[in-house]
Amino acid sequence: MATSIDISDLNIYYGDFLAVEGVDMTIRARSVTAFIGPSGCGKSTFLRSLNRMHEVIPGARVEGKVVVDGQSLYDPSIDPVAVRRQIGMVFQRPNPFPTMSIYDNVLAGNRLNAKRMKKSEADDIVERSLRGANLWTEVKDRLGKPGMGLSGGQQQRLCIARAIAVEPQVLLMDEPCSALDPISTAAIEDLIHELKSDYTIVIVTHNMQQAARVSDDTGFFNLKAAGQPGHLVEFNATSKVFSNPDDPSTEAYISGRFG
Ligand SMILES: Nc1ncnc2c1ncn2[C@@H]1O[C@H](COP(=O)(O)OP(=O)(O)OP(=O)(O)O)[C@@H](O)[C@H]1O
Repeated sequence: MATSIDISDLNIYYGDFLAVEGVDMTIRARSVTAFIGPSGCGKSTFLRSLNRMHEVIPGARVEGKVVVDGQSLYDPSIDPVAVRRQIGMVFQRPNPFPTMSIYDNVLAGNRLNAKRMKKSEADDIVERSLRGANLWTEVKDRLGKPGMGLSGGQQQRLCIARAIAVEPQVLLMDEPCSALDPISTAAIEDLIHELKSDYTIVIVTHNMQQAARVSDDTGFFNLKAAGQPGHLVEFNATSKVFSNPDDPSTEAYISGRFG
């Protein structure tokens, strides 16, 4: 199910503004890839270009190629809605649907797909997804209660359950722990570790220790100068990036000398 992503010569624009320039990278299947770099260097923009979420902003566009499972995502024949189903996303702030129960939150994506489901099939998806997100035992006795009644960390795991309920190939996570306390953060990090046996995971994080803990590969993005586009400085195994990076600016960033 999981798949690699090949990105070549990708330029990402907001109108006339070139936000990210010339990215080449291969994201490996069944691995965790982290993007790090100073604020404004284009990590989130790049992440959103991987499931065609970038273009929902008026005037936003890309040049170059993103190939998933042999399919070029930006080919005119490709339906962006189908891409977003195949490549799910988890955001910085947990965003369960406030009026829906835990049960209905998990199924929200499946129901958008407009397939009618038997109750037993829906029950199975809810249990499998909540187990997959390490939330089942905490919520199994209150599935009919509102998702908003959960703690922040539980809400984020509910959002991960919702994302995996549609059986995507890739999970994109944009600073998924930045609104969480250390215990909830540890729970999400453990979960990321477990999920990578089934999914290709890409995570943006400001937390260097988190990148070092959870990822197999790390991409360091930077700006050449203020107002210049962001670019990928270095993409390597995480162990190398954090012990013996190729580029002096990577070393400076991870040792806290800028950013
Ligand atoms: N909706 C938008 N319209 C125009 N420009 C935008 C938009 N969103 C982001 N940008 C610009 O694109 C550049 C990259 O922003 P992006 O949010 O991707 O960086 P980032 O590395 O994720 O930053 P942070 O770490 O602060 O979240 C910045 O110059 C930003 O101002």
